[in-house]
Amino acid sequence: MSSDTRILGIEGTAWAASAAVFDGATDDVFIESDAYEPDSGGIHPREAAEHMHDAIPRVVETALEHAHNTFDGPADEAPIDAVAFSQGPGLGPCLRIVGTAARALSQALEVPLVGVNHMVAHLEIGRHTSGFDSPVCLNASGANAHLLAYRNGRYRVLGETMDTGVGNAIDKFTRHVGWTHPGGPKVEAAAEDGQYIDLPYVVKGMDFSFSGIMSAAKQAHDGVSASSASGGSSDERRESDGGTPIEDICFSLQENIFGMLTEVAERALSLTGSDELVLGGGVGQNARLREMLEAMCDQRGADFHAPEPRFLRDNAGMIAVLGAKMYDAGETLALEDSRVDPNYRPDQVPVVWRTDEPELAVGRADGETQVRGAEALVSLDPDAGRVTKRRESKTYRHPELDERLRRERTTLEARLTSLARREGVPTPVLSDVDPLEARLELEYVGDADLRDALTAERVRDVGRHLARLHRAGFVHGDPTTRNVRVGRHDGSSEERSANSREPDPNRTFLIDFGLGYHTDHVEDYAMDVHVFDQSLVGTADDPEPLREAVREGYREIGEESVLERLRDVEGRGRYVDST
Ligand SMILES: C[C@@H](O)[C@H](NC(=O)OP(=O)(O)OC[C@H]1O[C@@H](n2cnc3c(N)ncnc32)[C@H](O)[C@@H]1O)C(=O)O
Ligand SMILES: Nc1ncnc2c1ncn2[C@@H]1O[C@H](COP(=O)(O)OP(=O)(O)OP(=O)(O)O)[C@@H](O)[C@H]1O
Ligand SMILES: [Fe+2]
Repeated sequence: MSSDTRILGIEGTAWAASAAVFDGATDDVFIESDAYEPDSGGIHPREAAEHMHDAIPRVVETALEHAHNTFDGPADEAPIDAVAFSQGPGLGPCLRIVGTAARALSQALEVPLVGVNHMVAHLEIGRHTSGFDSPVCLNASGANAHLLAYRNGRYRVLGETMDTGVGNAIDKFTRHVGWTHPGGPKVEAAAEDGQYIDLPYVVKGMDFSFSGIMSAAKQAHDGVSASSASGGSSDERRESDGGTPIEDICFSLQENIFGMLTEVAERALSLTGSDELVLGGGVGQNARLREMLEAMCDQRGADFHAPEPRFLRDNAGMIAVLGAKMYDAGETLALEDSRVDPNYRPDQVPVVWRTDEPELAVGRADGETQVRGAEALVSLDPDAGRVTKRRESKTYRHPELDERLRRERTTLEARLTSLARREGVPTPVLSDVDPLEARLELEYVGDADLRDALTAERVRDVGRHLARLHRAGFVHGDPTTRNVRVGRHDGSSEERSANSREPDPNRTFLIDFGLGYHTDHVEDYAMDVHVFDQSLVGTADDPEPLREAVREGYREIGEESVLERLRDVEGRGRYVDST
């Protein structure tokens, strides 16, 4: 869709005081920005707000001048159709200054206001510049990190950080070693001379967390002598007794953190059936992250797009571009609804500007004998009742990390698949394991993936299964609607005759235990249910009754305290400020 709409956008959620003019007729985006650069430490909300106070009027004036200069309409008409502004998420004091400026400008020019969600803008700019129809989006910014996909009128959060945003995690590390804000580019530069060291790697379904790896990185650094913590510019490798060179830490941080982001992006592609990925957010300026995402997409035959850097870091261009789409769809704001929201979630936004576009088609064709999951190539032989699963080497991952993950996960999958079965949870019988080749041979189970056969009754059954695993002291780690098989098909004929009754068509089997682990933490159990929840949100049109059904099933067997903790978990991963 193209239009002649002209929008002035204003951005100022944290560090970038920015104004832009988008011209729908020419697709031209003019951006004027003024960055806040803290003298020391991270972003101070009060200082950032002072910066907005000074800089917003200046950048708006420059943008407005550009709007006048490029306007060929009547002299008594406003040179733009509307003023769009970042309504959230972001730092409250900064957002309020932006809101006030936007309201004043819309009143002075007598044009409407459009309130834009900053995170949706990070996503939409990539969709706009790529021309992709329905991509999965990885937002890798300072205060956030999440995967979004469009479904049924909303951008659904398929996965997100369980603690800090990815940029903030990196910035906290660089602050710890005494480097100035922002740390991302400095880590990227230092990583060029680094070698791989082992650091934690944590993904849970499509969620992930950075706290473990960041504290390990700080500890590794603290083993380094004080003289070596001076900066990232020196060429000599700085090492002391038992210490780790900062270059190696930076290199490995990038390999693991971006490896995690790339892995969850691949999971999201696999789960939604999409073959398009766009990147958004300031960390997207990192060349290694882009390289990994590109390699991952190449390997699975998907298309990848990253907007140019001026559209990745915070900027008002993306606010103006999305503002135009919203304006064209009639999404303007009354003054009384123009309040800013520091915790504005992307999935709160009704996506009214995309009604004509197709939703993702999912499902496996009948008779297919090879399936590409997010991790593995799976060869299916339903007639022989057998499946061969091989975790492929990922070209985007560092070879050491790649080997470690494939071996560990294969071993775990074998062990936990059998253990679950002993706990009364239907799983495929294992006939062979080869950890070195990352290969498993399993019984073929079910007639369909739960994703393609969702009912409340089946989902309730999964709730019971998860509770059984948790009661036995371990988690599945990746319970998605693609990791549950449904139906009668059960290769183990001995068991069938032993039970001497027809298998239940609603029977559900859990597969793919590679991300599972032993734990007695309520938090881990709650996360397990949360991961399943998010996959329901990503694959069902009306997820609410299904989410309720999981809880009902869980309650029959599991502990109420897990469901209580789940409510806590759901409240997290929200906007965390950068101080
Ligand atoms: C809510 C909003 O205020 C916030 N914006 C934000 O965080 O600014 P953004 O421009 O998207 O990202 C800034 C982050 O991006 C990181 N960054 C910049 N260049 C980088 C690079 N080359 N490698 C890694 N990180 C980089 C910085 O270290 C910083 O943490 C957000 O979108 O989460
Ligand atoms: N034992 C099995 N019986 C029947 N189908 C299976 C079996 N194992 C796997 N499949 C099919 O293959 C698909 C991918 O398998 P699996 O989830 O184990 O691979 P993966 O690469 O780990 O996938 P992902 O990481 O995307 O969940 C499943 O969604 C399912 O359709
Ligand atoms: Fe941002």
